[in-house]
Amino acid sequence: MTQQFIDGHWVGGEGQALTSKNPVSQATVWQGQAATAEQVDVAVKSARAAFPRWRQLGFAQREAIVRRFAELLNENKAALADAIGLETGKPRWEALTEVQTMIGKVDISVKSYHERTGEKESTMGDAQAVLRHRPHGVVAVFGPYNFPGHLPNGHIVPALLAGNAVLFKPSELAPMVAQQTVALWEKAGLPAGVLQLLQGAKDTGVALAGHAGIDGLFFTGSSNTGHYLHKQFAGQPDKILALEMGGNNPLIVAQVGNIDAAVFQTIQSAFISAGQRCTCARRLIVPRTAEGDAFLARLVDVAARLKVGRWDDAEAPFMGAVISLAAADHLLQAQEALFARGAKALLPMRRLEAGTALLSAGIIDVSEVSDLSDEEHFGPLLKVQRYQHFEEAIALANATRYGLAAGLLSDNKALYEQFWQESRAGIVNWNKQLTGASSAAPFGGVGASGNHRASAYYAADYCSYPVAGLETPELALPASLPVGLSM
Ligand SMILES: NC(=O)C1=CN([C@@H]2O[C@H](COP(=O)(O)OP(=O)(O)OC[C@H]3O[C@@H](n4cnc5c(N)ncnc54)[C@H](O)[C@@H]3O)[C@@H](O)[C@H]2O)C=CC1
Ligand SMILES: O=C(O)CCC(=O)N[C@@H](CCC(=O)O)C(=O)O
Repeated sequence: MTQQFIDGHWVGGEGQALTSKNPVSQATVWQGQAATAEQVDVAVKSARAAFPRWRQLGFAQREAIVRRFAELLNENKAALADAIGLETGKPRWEALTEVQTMIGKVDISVKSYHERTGEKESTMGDAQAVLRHRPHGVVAVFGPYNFPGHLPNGHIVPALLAGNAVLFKPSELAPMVAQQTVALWEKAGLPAGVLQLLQGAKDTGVALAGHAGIDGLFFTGSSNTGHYLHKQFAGQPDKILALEMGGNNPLIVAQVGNIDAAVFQTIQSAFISAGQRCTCARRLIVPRTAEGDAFLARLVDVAARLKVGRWDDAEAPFMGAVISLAAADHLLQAQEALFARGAKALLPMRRLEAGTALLSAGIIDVSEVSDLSDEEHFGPLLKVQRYQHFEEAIALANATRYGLAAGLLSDNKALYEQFWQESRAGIVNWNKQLTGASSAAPFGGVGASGNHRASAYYAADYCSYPVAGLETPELALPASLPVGLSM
């Protein structure tokens, strides 16, 4: 069994058994064993040894290898998309867009490396003021399951370009995608030890995050895990921690003329990827008016007809299954708990086939739930909150500890200006879906959604540190000496 990539070799894990299953058929797609703390230790030491050579190689040579990886992704697009579809249940069309986004990440990261962390020089008196950036050293990357290729890639590509050695701990729910991706990195010619793959669940993550030999950790995942890591890193100001976490994202509807357009943007916000995007709209804030009723009726009508299916169905579905039976059970239980506390079903989320993680789109009105918990339900469940006045809508939107994405659907520009001023989120959209954030823009949230280390275009910022200097080749006395100093 060769699922770990340690020190340039594919080796078996020596820890707990790990299995990854297709979320619909429940067929095993990957089997292996987790990396133990001892294997993590070997990998960290190997990365430490590899780091100085990788840093000294220079940007141009690192860029050439990263660009070769992009070529290999392109050549293996169909195979990697199939792995994503098979392992996560994501429809093939969407898995292909994920691989395309991974390819696009390379150009964007090269541009951002130069723009955000490039070199600058200016004359300062008889010397040159210089600004350069240096890599941190050895960094860990933890990935989530919802974009098992693209999201870890969003940390790995800029980290490698900047000259770091990387230890990648993928989601235990998508080990096959990680393995195939790292095999392409190996083929691209990365020197041994520069990128290592440590498969495993929480125990492997704990061992890696707590290892004294790492200089930082770049995390994309749930807010709970991110908060846990933040506590674990407390008191270590020498280490860099970048946290991209979840959200409880609000989408307000106010004064819309084109109801179908508003319904389209809402569907794209709430149900794309079966609701498994951190940017998905979780709460839909709708006026208590006849216009609000008409909008909701149309939304329910369209959502009820969304095609849900297997990743490789000949007639492509809009959305696939959620990641696992456990995730589907959890979502259905969460919906039941909300019904028990007064939520009303507008379109109840249902399991479409027994024994599978295929869920239909759900829309429930939670306006009368008194102590609505501020929880991210990571699936196709949209909660509706009705409001009387726009101020109330903004207050509802901001009533969350998270702050990832927020949006307004409205024809009224003044309302948007007010919303933009008062909303608290790292992504604020007007008449556009909340999902599908651009890799060419910074990506991150405030509050419980992140720790002010935005990713995507700004990922370069956390992959290196600035070094400012004053330099001159000539060691000479200044033209005039300071007052009180004679030589
Ligand atoms: N803001 C963002 O950019 C994004 C955030 N997410 C969030 O990710 C979540 C879904 O992904 P999941 O895979 O469920 O996240 P998760 O937090 O369960 O897992 C993420 C990674 O952390 C590891 N891990 C879990 N517990 C750990 C611990 N105690 N110590 C060390 N490592 C640990 C996991 O094995 C995995 O590799 C959602 O909450 C979603 O909102 C997902 C995509 C993007
Ligand atoms: O990371 C990037 O390059 C851009 C941000 C991005 O891809 N966002 C996607 C994924 C959201 C998620 O991670 O769940 C989006 O906004 O749809």
